Amino acid sequence: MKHSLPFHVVDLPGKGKGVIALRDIQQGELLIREEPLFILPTSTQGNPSVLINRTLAPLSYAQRISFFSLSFMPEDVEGYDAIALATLQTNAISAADGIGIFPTTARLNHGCSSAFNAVYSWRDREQILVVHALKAIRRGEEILTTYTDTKRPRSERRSFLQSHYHFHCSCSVCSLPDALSRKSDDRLTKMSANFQELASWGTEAIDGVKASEIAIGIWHLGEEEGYWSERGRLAADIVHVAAAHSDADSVISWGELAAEWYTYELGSDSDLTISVRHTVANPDSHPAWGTRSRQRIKTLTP
Ligand SMILES: C[S@@+](CC[C@H](N)C(=O)[O-])C[C@H]1O[C@@H](n2cnc3c(N)ncnc32)[C@H](O)[C@@H]1O
Repeated sequence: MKHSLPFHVVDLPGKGKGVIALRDIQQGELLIREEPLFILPTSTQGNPSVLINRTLAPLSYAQRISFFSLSFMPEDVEGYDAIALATLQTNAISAADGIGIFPTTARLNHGCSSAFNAVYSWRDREQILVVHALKAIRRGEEILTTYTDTKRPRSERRSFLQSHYHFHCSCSVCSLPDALSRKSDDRLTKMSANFQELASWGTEAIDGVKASEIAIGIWHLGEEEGYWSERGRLAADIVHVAAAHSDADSVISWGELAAEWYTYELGSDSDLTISVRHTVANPDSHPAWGTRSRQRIKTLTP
């Protein structure tokens, strides 16, 4: 049976092309599974145009058409080399040890914080990019991903997107009235600071209980903001903390959350989802088990 895509690519005023859902899409659905047209190393010495030309040379005619039909910014760039470079900069995605071009995923426009509803992830073992619906998406809605860490204030997000992608972001979060925008900025800045503090468990600057309290705080801020990305990793981090402090109940509780949110963001068949499911079934098999003093780690649902 032929599988038809749940979206189509259309022209969108002020955005070039974009991707619109053709039917209601469920949270966690696989939207795109795509091989790279090519992958380039991130750090290169010498002239980038030489490297791009060397990369494009072995591509078939159809593959080259696919690359050069992608959009590029700024629009007034002229000349083959400059257009190739701008096309790469506008569309490349981190993949493997470098950056890759994925022609279907490249049509996804950007949204900040609560505005993006799809997440892409590179699978090293399969050498493939997958895109999943982070949220349920209604028919007719635009499918948006995020180009950057948007846990920062609107002014910073906008200036990054302007300088790197040459557009002024007017997503639903950037378009909030000032008072609401300030509240959103406060939440996002706090989430970011809390993630940093959480990382200090690694150097024993905070204990496991404090780490779990911070994670619960981040979760609630994310709920208020509508920022659901990174929940799988957040929960998996507390699985690690709980295992280190030998708290099996907490490993299971956070592990079930991690499996659920990894499934939405990365797919039920991703390595991280499979690994955390294994930990839920065998808490003391976690490599960090018992490496810190015993503690009762807090859970999201008591
Ligand atoms: C990876 S491409 C996305 C697809 C592109 N719109 C197209 O026509 O192929 C990135 C470029 O799309 C445009 N873009 C992405 N998100 C946007 C947004 N939220 N608002 C306006 N333009 C956006 C910018 O020009 C950006 O440099």
